Amino acid sequence: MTEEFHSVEKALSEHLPPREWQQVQRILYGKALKPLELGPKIEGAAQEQDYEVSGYRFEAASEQLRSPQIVRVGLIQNQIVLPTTESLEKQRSAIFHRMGQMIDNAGQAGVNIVCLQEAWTMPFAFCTREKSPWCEFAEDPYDGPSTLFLAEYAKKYNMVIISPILERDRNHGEVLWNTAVIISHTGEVLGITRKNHIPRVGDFNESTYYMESTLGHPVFATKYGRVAVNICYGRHHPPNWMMYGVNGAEIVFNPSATVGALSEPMWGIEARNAAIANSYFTCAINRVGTEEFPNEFSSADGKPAHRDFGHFYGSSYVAAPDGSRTPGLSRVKDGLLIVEMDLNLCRQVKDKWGFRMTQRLDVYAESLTRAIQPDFEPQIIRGKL
Ligand SMILES: NC(=O)NCCC(=O)O
Repeated sequence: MTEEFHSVEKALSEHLPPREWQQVQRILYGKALKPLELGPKIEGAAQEQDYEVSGYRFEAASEQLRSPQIVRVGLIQNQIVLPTTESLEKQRSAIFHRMGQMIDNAGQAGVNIVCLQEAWTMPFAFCTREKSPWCEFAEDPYDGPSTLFLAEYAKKYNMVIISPILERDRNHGEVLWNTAVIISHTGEVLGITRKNHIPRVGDFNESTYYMESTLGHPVFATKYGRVAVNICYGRHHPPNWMMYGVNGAEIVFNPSATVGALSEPMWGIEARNAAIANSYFTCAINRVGTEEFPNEFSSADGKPAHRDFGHFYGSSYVAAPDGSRTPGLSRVKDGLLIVEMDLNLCRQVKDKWGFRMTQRLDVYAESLTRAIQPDFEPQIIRGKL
């Protein structure tokens, strides 16, 4: 039943009278966004290839001394294409083909930065705890098949591509990491960043496969702005978001893979709150569909063994530093969300709200330094009970 529920926005717009819907939108989504006209070619290609495409525009006030810094970002959410029982080669090629179609359309629509979902080259097989065959999807971030594939699109469209993959680290004992590769508009790899927080919840058995990043919170100065990537579960950790802001990010992408039963009520809050708290844009991307695996696995909760993770609910969206946000893409369908944003909004919101000025990093740095000492005692003042 929930699998067929398209989106909160569709349900509200269909069932509320227009005047109420307008007020609900104002309160739930912030400042009304203008639609981005994508034109019949882009919309036609999406329809023909059976995915949703939608476009929105975040505007900023005009300034006297700075020109607008307009950037178009594209978020892609997708299902795996073939069953997980097919050969790895076929599964991967089919996903590459699908991404090629969607990135082509994004390129035609003038997108400057595109971000794919977490571990986009493969099914999200980490629920199974099986090493074979799934670890075979891991690849070198500099010259592995997905980077070589995407580099061509980056060059063709002068586009930065953020490619979250399962990495095989050839310089450090061939260990695995959960990594995002930042491919510059020239097709070269600008750098990599890795997942900082590895889940140990539900069937997200990722700690069986890879460890927490040791790379910190890098921000990449691209042709189109300063970008960072907070991979999936890192969105539950406000200090993780904060550090990308401290390092100067203007857009933070959150490529994810998460399921309805676990996290759906949190989804619309976390990346949006991060945009507000850190005065940058956030782009939350979730995969779609239900992926079934050949062998049963258990969740160690006394319930029957099963073959799937549950439903990945899509709902990708973009949030702005002023708290406004786009509607989400569908919960059930592949989608391309194209958003034009003026990065000048970041500084304008900093000046208005002063969240950076009032942040008190010094106080937290000192308190946290104390909190991690073995002899730390929480600062609790106890009254008579
Ligand atoms: N991929 C991933 O880290 N998922 C964990 C579950 C969640 O964060 O909602």
